[in-house]
Amino acid sequence: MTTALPPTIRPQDRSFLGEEQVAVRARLAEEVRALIDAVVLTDVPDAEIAEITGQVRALTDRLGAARLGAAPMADTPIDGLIASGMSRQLGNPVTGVLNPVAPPIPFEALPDGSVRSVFTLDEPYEGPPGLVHGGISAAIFDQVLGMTAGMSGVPGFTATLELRYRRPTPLRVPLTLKARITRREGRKCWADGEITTPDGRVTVEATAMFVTPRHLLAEEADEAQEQRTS
Ligand SMILES: CCCCCCCCCCCCCC(=O)SCCNC(=O)CCNC(=O)[C@H](O)C(C)(C)COP(=O)(O)OP(=O)(O)OC[C@H]1O[C@@H](n2cnc3c(N)ncnc32)[C@H](O)[C@@H]1OP(=O)(O)O
Repeated sequence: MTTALPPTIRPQDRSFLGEEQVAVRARLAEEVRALIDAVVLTDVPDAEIAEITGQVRALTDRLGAARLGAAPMADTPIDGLIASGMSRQLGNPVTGVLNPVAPPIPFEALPDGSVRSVFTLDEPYEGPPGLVHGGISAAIFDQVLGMTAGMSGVPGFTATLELRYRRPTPLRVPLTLKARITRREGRKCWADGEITTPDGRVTVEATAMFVTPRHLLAEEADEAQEQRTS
């Protein structure tokens, strides 16, 4: 029986962008990221804000004149991210270079199989005053630990994610997230990691378990069968 995912979520049904297309759109996303920061922090007069609001609406209409049905993928892995399917997911809210909501978080695979990610978060990611929002830390761990699991050969969905917030995580300083696989068992994979400040203090620790969904394995088996019979 075919257990195919809806077309909009199957990577093979997405639009794939070449390097230059990604670069052009990534520059747009970078500007919009700066715009988000400016919107959060602006103190220009209200009349000017009202005028700018109209201009932003007009830009939204121009961009929306031609729309894809789902976020595109990159033809090739993005610099600074590992060569996994997710590294090419351009609209991802944590790593997606085309998503202005994404910081975006880079991802570096180390020779020992662990990963490292160095990033700085500013005002749009604020939770308690001057500090990183706990849900933002959770999203970053979810993605980075998930990619670490994928890199180890067990790509999957998050089944569990537990965080321990040891100390407040500051905005506007370079943070380092390190992650590693601790256990693998069939289609289940466990990873853990921690975020540290430049002085080496751990602010958040996380442990997660990822499961390769049964329906994805079934879909892969269906595709292999189709290839054999065609
Ligand atoms: C592959 C695609 C992605 C590739 C990209 C790589 C990069 C990724 C980056 C990702 C970053 C972002 C990531 C995101 O944001 S992922 C988005 C957030 N997560 C989800 O939406 C997941 C929703 N849940 C499901 O889809 C299914 O329940 C899953 C797929 C998890 C399992 O449904 P499936 O029908 O396939 O499996 P099964 O029921 O036969 O169970 C199998 C085994 O697993 C054990 N179990 C299951 N659930 C739990 C649980 N909650 N706690 C403890 N254990 C659990 C279960 O007991 C059994 O163990 P055992 O009895 O065999 O011992």
